[in-house]
Amino acid sequence: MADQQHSYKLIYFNSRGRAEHIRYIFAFAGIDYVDERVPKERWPELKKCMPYGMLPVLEIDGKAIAQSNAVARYLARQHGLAGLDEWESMQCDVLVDTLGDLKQGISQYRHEEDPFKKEEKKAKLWKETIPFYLNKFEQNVAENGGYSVGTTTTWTDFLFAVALENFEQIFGSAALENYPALRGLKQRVHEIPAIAEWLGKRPQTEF
Ligand SMILES: N[C@@H](CCC(=O)N[C@@H](CS)C(=O)NCC(=O)O)C(=O)O
Repeated sequence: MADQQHSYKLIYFNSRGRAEHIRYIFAFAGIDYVDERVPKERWPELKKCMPYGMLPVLEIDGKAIAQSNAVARYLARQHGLAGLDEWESMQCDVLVDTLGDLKQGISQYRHEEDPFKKEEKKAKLWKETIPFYLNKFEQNVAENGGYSVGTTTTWTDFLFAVALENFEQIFGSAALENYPALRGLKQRVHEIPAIAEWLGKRPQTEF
């Protein structure tokens, strides 16, 4: 473990969800933390104590900090995962927010209950939204030689690796067939020794 000055408790549900890229950062940086997974039945009570009534929350020396990407960005900056300069750090933020836009579209499709509207949303995703974003991401990663930003590993790579794993799980493993650079990015992240170790021991959850 790294020589660390703070104590960390990451509070989330028993899933990868919005916390997994933070767990990757902790693994990569060798930071010791408590990975607290709140059972659903405890949530209504605990919700009242959380800064904005949602998870994940990171407790840093007992102080509760909300918002997954604010937490990830903070940790990434401290551990050399936010690019080589302010420009790259901004590029990380641009990709994180853009990936968020795509994930929102996919989430709306997944949570649609009307079967007709669900099919409509799926068709639009596959015809327009997914190729629009993935082609741009693919080109960007190919130009950067396998990195989402610059020439070094960033927290954005971790967010992509997590999102692409979910993407293949939702749409099937052939879904990334036309995106070799994105598949390569995911594989490279998964092969980083500290991440591979985390993948081997993390709790198995649906998402
Ligand atoms: N923008 C927030 C969103 C957090 C969020 O939507 N959390 C969900 C789980 S992924 C949650 O806490 N749901 C339970 C609830 O709202 O009661 C973040 O990224 O941290």
